[in-house]
This record gives sequence, structure tokens and C-alpha cells, in this order.
Amino acid sequence: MKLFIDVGNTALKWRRRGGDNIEQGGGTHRRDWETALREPLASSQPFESVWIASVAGAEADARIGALISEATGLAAEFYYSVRNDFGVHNCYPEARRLGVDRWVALIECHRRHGAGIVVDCGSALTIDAVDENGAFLGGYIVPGLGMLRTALLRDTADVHVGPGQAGLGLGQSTGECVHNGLLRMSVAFVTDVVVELRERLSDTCPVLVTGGDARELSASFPFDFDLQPDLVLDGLERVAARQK
Ligand SMILES: Nc1ncnc2c1ncn2[C@@H]1O[C@H](COP(=O)(O)OP(=O)(O)O)[C@@H](O)[C@H]1O
Ligand SMILES: CC(C)(COP(=O)(O)O)[C@@H](O)C(=O)NCCC(=O)O
Ligand SMILES: [K+]
Repeated sequence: MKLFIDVGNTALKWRRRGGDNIEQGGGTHRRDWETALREPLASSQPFESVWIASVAGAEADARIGALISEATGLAAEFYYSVRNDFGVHNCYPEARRLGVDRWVALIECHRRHGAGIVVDCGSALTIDAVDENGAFLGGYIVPGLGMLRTALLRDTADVHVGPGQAGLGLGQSTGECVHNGLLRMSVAFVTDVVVELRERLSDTCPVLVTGGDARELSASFPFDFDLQPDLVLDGLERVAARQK
């Protein structure tokens, strides 16, 4: 049994693979690693390896590693961004500083499509591009929908909203103004970048969309895209498969 874990700033997502049998799950972790790891580690079969792509920080990674060793007797394999891997070239001055979720998603995108655009609608909304030669062209990091809403409500005295279905039209209540405004801002940003990148790469360059808000945001995307909710886990599993 192999275990793959994608640790983001809000959610921990996991995949257990035993031969052809796959089980997956995930949820918000609130940095309570013991609780967040309980379900992925609850397997009657022994683990042969545990692979982790984490952007939760060094302290979290140390704690997660210790909990996994306690539960499995294994040293978890933490994969971090590097200069070159799987034909992808990392453009960052310090390769390791690139979020490994972005890195493994780019690897998976490049291996499947050559050139591609990755939109990760998570705690942060990131957009990254890789060309047909594997050059990571760069990207953007902006607050995700949840973070935008939290910040707006935290830093204003009289903006109060409940849950609501967002559209792109003019809001006619506080809730609609907030929900529709945040959605439209996020969709407009992604659309602007995709249109420009499709002029630079190719007008049929695939756009892979992942992350907790992918369904909500992509419902309003005016361009064609490919929803890939497990892109980070897929990329991590590809990396792990190389190391026997
Ligand atoms: N600060 C926040 N307040 C409320 N919701 C948030 C906040 N940060 C993230 N979220 C929500 O949690 C989910 C995180 O997306 P996901 O991609 O699953 O996690 P991660 O960013 O941890 O990889 C998104 O649906 C996002 O809207
Ligand atoms: C940009 C991110 C916060 C996105 O993480 P997430 O929203 O999935 O929690 C993460 O990729 C990260 O911590 N990156 C490090 C900085 C960088 O990529 O430049
Ligand atoms: K993520």
C-alpha cells in the first residue's frame, strides 16, 4: 500500500494505492495534523511508502513526518521543488522556493500535454504556465476566493454576508455585491491571463483547473478548460513512481 498526501494551507488531500485499488479523501486540517492524518493512515494493510507534497511549512512537515513514522515505522518522503525534473525547468532563482504543489502540477501537465496552463483555485489562486520544451514560464499568486471573502469581512465593519450562490452580474444586496464581485474579479483575472498565454503558447493550449474552488470558479470561465481535481496528487504519484 502506497500513501500520497497533498498538504495545502487549508486542506490535506490523500490517496491510498494498493495495486489497482485506490482510495482518496481529504478535508480542512486547521493545522491539527494528528486529526488530519487519522483517516489516511487508517489502513489494515501495511504501507510500503508515504510520499508528501507539502506547502504547510517546515514545522508542519516535521510534525507530519513524526506522526507518519510513529504510525507506519516509515520515513515519509517529502518531495520539494527542484531545478529540473521530468523535463520541466524551474525558472525560480532558488528552485526550492517554488511551492511544490505548483511544481508537481506543472510536471503532470507537461507530461500529459507538453505546453499547458495550470490554474489552482485553492487557499491561494495560482496560475502557472509551462511551454512545449518544459520551460516553467512563471505564474501568479493571489488570494483564493475563501481568503478574499475572509479578508473583506474581517477588515470592514458593516459588510456581513451569508453563504450565497455567486453570479457575475451586478449585486443588489450586500451578499450579492460581495459574492458576485469576488467571483467576477477572480474569473476576470484568470481569463485575462489565459487569453494572453494562449496567444503566446497556442490558442488550443490546455488549461488544467484544480483546487477546492475549481468547480465554483470554472463554472464562470468563458474559455475551454479541463477540470483536474487530483492534479497535485497525480503529479506527486508520478514523481514517486520513478523512485523505485
Ligand atoms: N482563509 C479562508 N477562509 C475561508 N475559506 C478558505 C480560506 N482559505 C481557503 N479556503 C477555502 O478552502 C479551500 C482550499 O482549497 P484547496 O485547494 O482544497 O486547499 P489548499 O489551498 O489547502 O490546497 C477553498 O475552497 C477555499 O475557498
Ligand atoms: C502559492 C501557495 C501558497 C499555494 O498553496 P495552497 O493555496 O494550495 O495552499 C503555495 O504554492 C506556496 O506556498 N508557494 C510558495 C511560494 C511560491 O510558490 O512562490
Ligand atoms: K493546492
